[in-house]
Amino acid sequence: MTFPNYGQALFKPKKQERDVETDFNLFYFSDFERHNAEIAAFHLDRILGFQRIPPVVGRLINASLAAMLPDLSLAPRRSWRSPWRRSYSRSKLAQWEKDPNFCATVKKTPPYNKGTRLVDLIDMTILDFLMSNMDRHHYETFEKFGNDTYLLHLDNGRAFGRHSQDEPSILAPLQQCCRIRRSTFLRLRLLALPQFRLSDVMRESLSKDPLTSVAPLLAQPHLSALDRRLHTVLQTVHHCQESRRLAQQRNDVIYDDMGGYTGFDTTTRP
Ligand SMILES: Nc1ncnc2c1ncn2[C@@H]1O[C@H](COP(=O)(O)OP(=O)(O)OP(=O)(O)O)[C@@H](O)[C@H]1O
Ligand SMILES: [Mn+2]
Repeated sequence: MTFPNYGQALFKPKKQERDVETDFNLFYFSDFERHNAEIAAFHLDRILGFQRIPPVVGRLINASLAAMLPDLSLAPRRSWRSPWRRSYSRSKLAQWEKDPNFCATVKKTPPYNKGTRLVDLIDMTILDFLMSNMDRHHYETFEKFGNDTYLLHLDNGRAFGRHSQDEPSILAPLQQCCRIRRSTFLRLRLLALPQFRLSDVMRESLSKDPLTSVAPLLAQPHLSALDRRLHTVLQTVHHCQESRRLAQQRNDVIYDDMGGYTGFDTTTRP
């Protein structure tokens, strides 16, 4: 959408009511894009401390407007295929679904073999699991920064489709690689405490969107699902640490991106 002052925004209209749940039998690729999912994803990404989704706001026309990134001629972007992308065929499994050691291969493959790319991808996985987004076949980065950069979490319209069920396969990168940024882990633990409960922080954050005056951006069952899924993420990290400990393997589950900062206790009690 282009405005009279030449500003632009990415518009997604409202296509379904907020209390509609995606039919379990629907092939995920045919799911609707949801305007409230784009808004809620932006708030969740901020609450998780990632800040990797361009601002998205609701408007009284019942749609989401995403701040437009700089034009591609000014800031070219690179699109990357996710190693954990889903097979787009009902009968064929993807490599990561067949090979339990899939992550060992990814860890050796550029750009995942260096820097923070793998833990960045796992951050994105956690965001997607919490909001149950199965539509992350690709992600983008700004070309200018090469491989040493963050991932843009664009296109969240298929998130928040189901609240009564979780989709464990979205967490496969965390489960298979057993690695998580320490900053992410600490943030998740904070959001599991009663005084900072993720669903409460999300409700409060979303109440600042203009569309809240029409209806809450996320219905309560979707908010409750966030708390349940957060618990699953923390359990997954806990299992990773336990299995490393039992196998007496090097415990490299927590990727310390905080320079050994000791302000917090780093045990993994979920
Ligand atoms: N905030 C943004 N600013 C600029 N470009 C964007 C922004 N968000 C997404 N895009 C670009 O626009 C393209 C389409 O966006 P998006 O995927 O959200 O729409 P869509 O209708 O879901 O399309 P698709 O069916 O291809 O997934 C993306 O591939 C991305 O490169
Ligand atoms: Mn899309």
